[in-house]
Amino acid sequence: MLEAKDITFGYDAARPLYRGFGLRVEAGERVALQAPSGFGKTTLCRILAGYERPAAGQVLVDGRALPRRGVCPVQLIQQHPEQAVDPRLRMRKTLAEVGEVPQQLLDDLGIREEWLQRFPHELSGGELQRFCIARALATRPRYLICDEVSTMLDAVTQAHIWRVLLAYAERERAGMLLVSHTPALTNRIATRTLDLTKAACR
Ligand SMILES: Nc1ncnc2c1ncn2[C@@H]1O[C@H](COP(=O)(O)OP(=O)(O)OP(=O)(O)O)[C@@H](O)[C@H]1O
Repeated sequence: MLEAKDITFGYDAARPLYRGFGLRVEAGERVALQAPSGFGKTTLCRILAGYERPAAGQVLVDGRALPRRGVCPVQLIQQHPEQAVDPRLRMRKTLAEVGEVPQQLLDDLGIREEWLQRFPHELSGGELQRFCIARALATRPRYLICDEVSTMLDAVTQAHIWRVLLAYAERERAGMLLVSHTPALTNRIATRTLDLTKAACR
């Protein structure tokens, strides 16, 4: 189980976004996180994946704190893939950050061999997002945090990416927390919805 326990966090300590907040995501569950713009959804995604350290509280996977080093069992896929990669690295090297990435995974995501030689700015947003997903899934995460991962993409790419993410979650019984402003998408994907405005005290 992925658990956020008694989380207090604020960019400005005097005005926390959440106080003593908690959530649980079971293996195999897909939880849609809902709240108005600016409430703190992306911030919570970052906390759950260990990118931000809460002022108080803990993020636990099966009762254990997230590792400070090495591969994290909670992988975040972000809305803006260009912010998730080193612009100075060719895509082959970006993928190599997590070791060997299975060819099958690259094929499933439709990543072309010729793209591996390119730099991030030489790819479209959808192509780059496929690399970010490949890099995340290659680590075989127990939990996936999908923060508006397909918002900027056309319908075909969006469907393709979600097919791969859902297939992974089902095959590995991975838990998922997703943020999306498209109700049709969350209705189709989520097994449960969490309203952050009701769950988080400010
Ligand atoms: N690095 C930062 N430093 C200071 N304030 C920040 C930082 N990142 C986000 N914020 C602020 O924290 C609040 C929550 O932001 P966050 O991006 O988590 O909201 P959100 O619910 O994901 O919004 P949206 O739906 O618009 O993407 C906002 O008021 C935002 O301006």
